[in-house]
Amino acid sequence: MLIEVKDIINEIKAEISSLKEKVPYEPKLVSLVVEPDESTTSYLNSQKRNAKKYGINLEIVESNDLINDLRKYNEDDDTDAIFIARPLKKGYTELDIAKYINPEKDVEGVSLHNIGSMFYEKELFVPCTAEAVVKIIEDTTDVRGKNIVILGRSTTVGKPAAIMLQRHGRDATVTVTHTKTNNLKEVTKKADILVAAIGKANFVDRSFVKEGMIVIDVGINVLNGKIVGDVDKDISEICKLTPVPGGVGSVTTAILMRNVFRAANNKKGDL
Ligand SMILES: NC(=O)C1=CN([C@@H]2O[C@H](COP(=O)(O)OP(=O)(O)OC[C@H]3O[C@@H](n4cnc5c(N)ncnc54)[C@H](OP(=O)(O)O)[C@@H]3O)[C@@H](O)[C@H]2O)C=CC1
Ligand SMILES: Nc1nc(=O)c2c([nH]1)NC[C@@H]1CN(c3ccc(C(=O)N[C@@H](CCC(=O)O)C(=O)O)cc3)C=[N+]21
Repeated sequence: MLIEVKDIINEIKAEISSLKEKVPYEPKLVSLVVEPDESTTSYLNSQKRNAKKYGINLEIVESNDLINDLRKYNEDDDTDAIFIARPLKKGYTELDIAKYINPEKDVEGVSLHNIGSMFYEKELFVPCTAEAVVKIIEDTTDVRGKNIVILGRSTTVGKPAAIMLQRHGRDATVTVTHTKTNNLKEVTKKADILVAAIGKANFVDRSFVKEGMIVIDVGINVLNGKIVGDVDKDISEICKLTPVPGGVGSVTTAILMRNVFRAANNKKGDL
């Protein structure tokens, strides 16, 4: 069975509409791109479509000098929000971004300030995909006490999702797996909820799951020109599965758009 995300997107749309009333201009999002892969291109397409839909002034910048560009847009009063696409080029680390990006414009919640705040259970801006995963799980089932296994430990998905799901008030029991995890399938089959965020097309098949499991497919892979997830669609015959496209990705983009309006509204408060 496929998990529907339209209610979640409608909730996010409603918040954007109320924020739009307080932000009397088209907020500006700068998306810095260093080394676009196919999934980044897919995200930028989604950002373009949604920026037009919600009335956001999106500028996509191919950046050859990331730190200087960050400094420039950090200080540019007309820029309300900054997004830096991963993967990064060699020579740059995610820690560089975390240190240099202005936390008030950090609409993906990757700065030391916002990540640190999330760690202490105060969620300001948090990585949009991690928030999308949490929202979908909370909309699908009661999280408290559930065994959640996350495939992947990246800084924008696996790691933040794990921290957010075990936070007081959500109270899941979280296992994070990666390429060095032993007996992966034994671990995944113990889950009530499985989150796949590894970047390997159709990697998760029936041998990883058991009947009735909730499976959140974060993967965005291009296979023979089509977008597919990390999970084989067939498992929707025995599990509840988020679709790709039309699942986590569409919620992620809506959250990013909402965060742009939040950043503009917060800034207005400074005026
Ligand atoms: N839908 C959306 O909104 C978004 C989708 N994505 C997609 O999600 C996927 C993951 O992206 P991202 O989080 O950036 O991932 P990264 O490529 O940064 O990291 C992949 C993670 O998966 C782990 N991994 C890889 N292979 C295996 C395996 N066989 N078993 C267990 N773990 C494995 C890696 O382990 P190790 O650490 O040991 O290398 C690593 O932690 C990609 O397809 C990406 O396009 C990403 C962001 C948002
Ligand atoms: N710092 C950073 N953060 C990210 O979150 C990030 C990133 N870098 N690099 C690339 C990946 C990939 N990613 C996608 C998010 C949404 C869609 C999305 O909206 N997909 C639509 C389909 C889009 C289409 O049709 O092209 C859907 O799934 O319904 C796609 C891809 C975020 N990423």
